[in-house]
Amino acid sequence: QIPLKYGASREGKRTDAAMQRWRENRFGQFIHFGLYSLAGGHWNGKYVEGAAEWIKGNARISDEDYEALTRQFVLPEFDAREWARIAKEMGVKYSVITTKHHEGFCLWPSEYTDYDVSRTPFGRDLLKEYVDAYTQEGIDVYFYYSIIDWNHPDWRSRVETVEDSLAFFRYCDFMNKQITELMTRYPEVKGFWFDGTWDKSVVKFGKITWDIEQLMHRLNPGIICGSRLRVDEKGARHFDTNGKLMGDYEQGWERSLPEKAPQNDWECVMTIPENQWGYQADWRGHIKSATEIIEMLAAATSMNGNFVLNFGPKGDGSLREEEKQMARKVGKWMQLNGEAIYGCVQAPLKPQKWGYYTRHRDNGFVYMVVCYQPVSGMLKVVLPTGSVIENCVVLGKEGMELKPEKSTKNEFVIPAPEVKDGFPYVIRLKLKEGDSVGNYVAPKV
Ligand SMILES: Cc1ccc([C@@H]2N[C@@H](C)[C@@H](O)[C@H]2O)cc1
Repeated sequence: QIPLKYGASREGKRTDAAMQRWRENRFGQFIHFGLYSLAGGHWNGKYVEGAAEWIKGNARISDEDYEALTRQFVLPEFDAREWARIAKEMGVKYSVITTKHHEGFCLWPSEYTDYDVSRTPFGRDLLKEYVDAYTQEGIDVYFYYSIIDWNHPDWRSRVETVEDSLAFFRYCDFMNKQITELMTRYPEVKGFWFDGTWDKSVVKFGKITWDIEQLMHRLNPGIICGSRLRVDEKGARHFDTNGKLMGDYEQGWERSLPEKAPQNDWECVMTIPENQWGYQADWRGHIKSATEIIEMLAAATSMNGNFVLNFGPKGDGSLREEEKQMARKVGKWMQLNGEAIYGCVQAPLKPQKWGYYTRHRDNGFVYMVVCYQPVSGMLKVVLPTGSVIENCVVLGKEGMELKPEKSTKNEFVIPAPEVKDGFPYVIRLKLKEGDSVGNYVAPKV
């Protein structure tokens, strides 16, 4: 352990109510919306390779031509209440919106730049409308904020000269003012999702990220912030030089899931296409189905993690058809099976090949989210010795009780129900272990 001044400011999982709520939410939505949404991954009528929200660099667009997009920012179809209604229908409990992506354009009328909605024909405080609409639907709001800012004259990706450092520290002052502005104008915000902390300038001056963390906690002690913000004074990111997680959860799971449950709280953010966050009119490659998304959500829950699905609204402010379809299908599944996700954690049972176990924090049930139907038609369940399956039903088909058969001293097989709708199904187990029924706490396996 080497002494650090700007390493992890806290150790171990947070136990306060705000963080507990973040955990119980489990399922979230990401919204990537900005000037890049107007381009839709195309420039001069041509498809542009790469992530659509990076089109400025990918298509080598000049500052002047890119800035002209502000004049097209009209959003005739924008209705935050429609976005919120669809998020509610999908069953998300929180939503993260790009208040400012790397392009530097702000979705709120900032006092510290005019590169924001107030300079567009749309002209309204989009962020306020989003916060109000989602809060109305009971969905917690979180703000994505990019440290990288391609528009701001003082942003530096590296600091090599005195002039660079003067500019960079002016930029840090600008950032602190914007973060303060976001937390005071929109006090409903539950947390921040920082991005763009990999450049040499931030890695060299890790203390600026410590300062941001301190600033946020002074303004709202319950604020939640992932590990991607943080760099310690030795340049270590996410985990400080002593290997301690910085921030409240592991924020490194971008378009990927861990193989096994991390020790810390963690969150995966996922795109529907292979790698498009901002609106790309022409999705190419594999487009994930609702079934695949549900599998990932169940996998994340089974490993004590959160899962956030990205939407990239169109340049007119509407949501694309594929995303509305996704919301409908996933939402229908969540209506029936959400009790296996919301408020659930890893079940301390031996993982099986048919899918994922989850355990509800309070109701004592164990859930089997069956994603991979066995050809044998038999679902294997291994329980701690002496356990008894007292009740075993399929969610949505509670009347149809399944009959587990004991196959060895602590192994059961459950005849798999015939389910042909192309979605995972959930079996709810009520386990009796020795003398405690219901709030079953399996011993460590
Ligand atoms: C290499 C890389 C840089 C930035 C990103 C940003 N993080 C995601 C959450 C999106 O905002 C993407 O633009 C992704 C990959």
